[in-house]
Formats: sequence, C-alpha cells, structure tokens
Amino acid sequence: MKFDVEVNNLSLKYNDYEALKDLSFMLEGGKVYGLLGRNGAGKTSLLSLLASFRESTKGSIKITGENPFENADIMQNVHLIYEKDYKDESEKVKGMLEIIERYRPNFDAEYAQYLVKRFKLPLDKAVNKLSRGMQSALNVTMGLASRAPITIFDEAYLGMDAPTREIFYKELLADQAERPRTMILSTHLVSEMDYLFDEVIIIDKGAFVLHEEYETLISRGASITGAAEEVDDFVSGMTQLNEQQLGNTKAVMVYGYLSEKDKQEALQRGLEVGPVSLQDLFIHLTSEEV
Ligand SMILES: Nc1ncnc2c1ncn2[C@@H]1O[C@H](COP(=O)(O)OP(=O)(O)OP(=O)(O)O)[C@@H](O)[C@H]1O
Repeated sequence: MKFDVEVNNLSLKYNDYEALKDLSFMLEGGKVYGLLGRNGAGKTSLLSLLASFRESTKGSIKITGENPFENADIMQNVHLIYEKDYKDESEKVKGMLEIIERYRPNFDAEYAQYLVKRFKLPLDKAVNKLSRGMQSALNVTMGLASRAPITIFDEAYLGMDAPTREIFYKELLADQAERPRTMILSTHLVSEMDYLFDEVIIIDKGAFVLHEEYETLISRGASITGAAEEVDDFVSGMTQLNEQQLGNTKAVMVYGYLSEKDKQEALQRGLEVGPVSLQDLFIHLTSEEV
C-alpha cells in the first residue's frame, strides 16, 4: 500500500503564537522529501503533527485518506525519529531494539543487527552511557530498521560525526532503493544532504514557500563563471544569489530560468554555465531581503 500524505490548510497555534499558517501540500508515497526552513520556521511543529504527537488548531492531515490522530492503525506505520534525551534511559542497546520491535510491525531485526555493526554500536551498553553520536546512530538504526511506510527524521543526525553521517546516508539510499517508503528528512545540513532528496519542501515563518522536485528546483538557477567584466555584464539585471572572485575570474549564482538562447550567448562570451546549489537557493528563498 502507498502511504500518501495530504495536508490541507494546516495551522498550529501555541497559545496565541501561530507556528504554522495554512499549509497545504501532498506527499506521494515512496519518495524522499527534504524539509527545509530556517530556525523557528516550524519544521518540528509540522513533523510532530504528521506523527500525531499533537493535534492541529485548524486544517487537516490525511494519511491514506484517513485522519491519523489517535488512529492506531495509521500511527504504527508512521515513525518520527528525533534527538531524544536519553539521560534516564538505562536500558541496553539490545533491549531498546527488542522494545521497538514490539511496536513496529515492519521492524527487521536482522537488518537492525547489520546497522548495529555498521555503526559499531555496543549491544550490551546502557543507552544513557553511549556518547551523543552513538545515541544518534542508535536512533537512526531504529528508524531505518522499523521500515515504517512513513519514516520521518527530524534532525536526528546532529550528534553524529561526518563519517558516521555518511554511513547513514549510504544505508538510507540503499534501503530506499530496495524498499521505497516515504521518508521526510528535516535538516540544516543542506549542502551535505541535498543529493538524497527526490523532492524539497521549504517553509518560512510557519508559511509554505514551495514544494518542488529537487531537479526542477535547482534548474531555477545557474552559476556563471568567467572573466569578471564579462560575467558582470551578462548577469546585470538578473537576481544574484552569491558571488565569488579569484583574481579576474568571477563566479556568480543567479536565480531565474536561463533559456537556451541565454546559455548560447554565455558560451559565445566564453562563460561557463553550471548548476546552482540547493543551499544557495534555500538561503535566497528564505532571506529577509526577498
Ligand atoms: N511548545 C511550544 N510552545 C510555544 N512555542 C513553541 C513551542 N514549540 C515551538 N514553539 C515556537 O514555534 C516556532 C516553530 O518552532 P519549531 O521548533 O517548529 O521550528 P523549527 O523549524 O523546527 O526550528 P529549528 O530549526 O530551530 O529546530 C518557534 O517560534 C518556536 O519558538
């Protein structure tokens, strides 16, 4: 079964503060979604609604057409993984995996053991005695091995060092290729994780900014590199995201569609046209000056 998610006019208030404002979007089952937003944009609030940790103030969420709130059949198929405080968790790693297996119908114990080895997790150590990075690795192990049709990682990788995060990304892609499910990854590590996303959702100050395929989104910009004067002349009048100069060579990132004619003109001027990064687009789309 495909676990589509439909969000309509979703709003959330904490007392008088409106953390989410009228969000609407649709997530087709089986894809990896990157959820981006600046600090306080409302990512955790949105994810906690999707996982039914709280109820919305207005609007609706439908998962496979049903309201997931207090709906056990749906909820066992939605797994939100976040940075938990494990300071009082004296259960051993092995015991934690056994507990999660009881609650997650698709949990794969063999795969969990494989991930434990990949992350070098000590099975007989109490969870509150693990380092922060190891606790994160245990979290993502539980998240991947639960194989929940909707798996949500809310910045669950922050404690891990770069090589460990790399293992996580590799294993996520490998498992997703074999058993596609809906993955939602919220992150500030945009330039590191962008290649994982099929689609990107950006929210800003609680409001919806965009939902687009990753490839389409990055085709909305270009980097122009070459002799500084030629570059300046070519990009004049375009929205510029960022520029770098080394000697007389300049690279400018521009936002906006470049036609084939524009690209040909750039080539004739001896300029190189390359892709723009999701990180630069994200900074531009959520900057105060837009
Ligand atoms: N329990 C709460 N009570 C009151 N306000 C809250 C509560 N939780 C979050 N907020 C506020 O709602 C807004 C959105 O917070 P949220 O944690 O969803 O953002 P975020 O995008 O996940 O941020 P970050 O990237 O910094 O983790 C913030 O202004 C925050 O202060």
